[in-house]
Amino acid sequence: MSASSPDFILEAVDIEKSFGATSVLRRADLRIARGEIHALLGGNGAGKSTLIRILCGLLRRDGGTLRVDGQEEASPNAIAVVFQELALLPHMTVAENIYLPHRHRGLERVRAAERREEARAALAQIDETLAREALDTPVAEIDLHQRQLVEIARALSSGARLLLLDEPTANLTFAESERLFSILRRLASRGIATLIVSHRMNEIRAVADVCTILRDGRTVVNRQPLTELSDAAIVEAMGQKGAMRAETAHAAIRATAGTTVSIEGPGLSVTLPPGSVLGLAGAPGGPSRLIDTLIGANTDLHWRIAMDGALRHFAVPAEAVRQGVGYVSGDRAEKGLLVTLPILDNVVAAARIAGRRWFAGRREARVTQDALERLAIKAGSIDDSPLTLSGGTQQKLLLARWLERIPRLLVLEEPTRGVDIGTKREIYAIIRDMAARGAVVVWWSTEFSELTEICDRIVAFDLRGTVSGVIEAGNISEVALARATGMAA
Ligand SMILES: Nc1ncnc2c1ncn2[C@@H]1O[C@H](COP(=O)(O)OP(=O)(O)OP(=O)(O)O)[C@@H](O)[C@H]1O
Repeated sequence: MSASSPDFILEAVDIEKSFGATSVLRRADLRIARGEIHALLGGNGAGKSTLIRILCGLLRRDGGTLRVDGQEEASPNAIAVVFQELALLPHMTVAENIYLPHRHRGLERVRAAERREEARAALAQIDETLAREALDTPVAEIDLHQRQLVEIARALSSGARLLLLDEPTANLTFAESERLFSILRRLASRGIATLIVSHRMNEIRAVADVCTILRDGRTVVNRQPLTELSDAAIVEAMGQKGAMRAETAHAAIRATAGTTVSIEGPGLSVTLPPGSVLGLAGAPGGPSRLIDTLIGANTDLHWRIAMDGALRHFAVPAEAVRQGVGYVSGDRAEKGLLVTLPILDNVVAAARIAGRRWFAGRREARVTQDALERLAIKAGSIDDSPLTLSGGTQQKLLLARWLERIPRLLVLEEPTRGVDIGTKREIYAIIRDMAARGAVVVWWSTEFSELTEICDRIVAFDLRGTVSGVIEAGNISEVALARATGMAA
């Protein structure tokens, strides 16, 4: 064990943690220097979130030492975590949300005007416009990216010197991610360190200086500069050797059987033969309205959908499922996971709706086991809660729902959110296989590299949510997408 050094804001050494019989962290190490941006990497289930929860005191470690500023008993405000599911009170104002933690420090008698001024100053360090214009706005009325900035401001106003960000860009557009990174860099230059978890290699390289890689709960790469590691070396350290991007572009899939889907609406008229993979690119406004129509989640007549030439209008999502429309969302907490039901019910949910079956059948256990095996989902038992799975594994569970009976139209909304590089490749292969067997796939992603790899045609939406172009196979590139969506840096 090395001696503690004052240059480190955080030193976690030999951290151990088990849940019951499952050992999740096995002597994991992590050292973070002052003012650095440090990437914590590892495959789904490697133990990253567990380690973060230990660092910020949400979870008790079973063994190991933790020093903050060289001290074992550190001030609890030195480290602040910003989770994906943000912890703000929507009906309170931005300012109130920022000064809320000060109540814990016994400052409740400080005058409201002073508290508001403190909150303004903290937010202005991050975003002057937001501090000027949104301080008295209820949090429910600002967008997700702005909420994240409010959380960071709250951390800074409590005196945090290390921010822990668990997949902070999962719900952000490209431009918003870039803004967040420039804020983190600015904070780093003032000595505030960030630990960032991300599965997106491009952005790790864009923002982080050094990385630590976990594999099966152990530190396999300890504080190494990213410039010294190739993508292949990182992927190999994570234990996902086969996960590098294929060199050759994928050929358009021609399925012999299946349904032809047509989509028509303002600025767009496309016919998708069986096996097509249509990408949707752009800020959420435009794609989500089309997706909601495809899956029966909105009843406006903005878009017209036809299957094999017959116009379809799905009044409710269950109707879309019965007509052969599958849907996987990356927003698993809100739009996918049945958190109060066991893994089995999560897997067979779509088949039950399609077959109007409400009671568990004996073959469902077998179907569930098969799906888990096919997707290499490591679960204790099919009767466990899906919440015992790591984030990326929960995402695979949503896809498992559509394996048994391939949908005629599969609608994907950021389906690889939070999924590690190796698992992404598996998901791509499964989706291509579904396309080859006749499914039409419509895929929205904010990750342009993913769209360019998978799709044979892409519809771009601009920042106002209107269709700005259709990019055909030969012309698909990340630059073309950035231009067409207005999301270039
Ligand atoms: N409360 C719990 N009970 C049982 N097992 C758990 C619990 N919380 C986490 N685990 C297990 O611990 C392991 C590590 O999970 P963790 O969420 O830390 O991984 P991760 O590296 O953050 O993964 P991801 O990239 O998917 O978010 C997983 O196998 C998970 O199933």
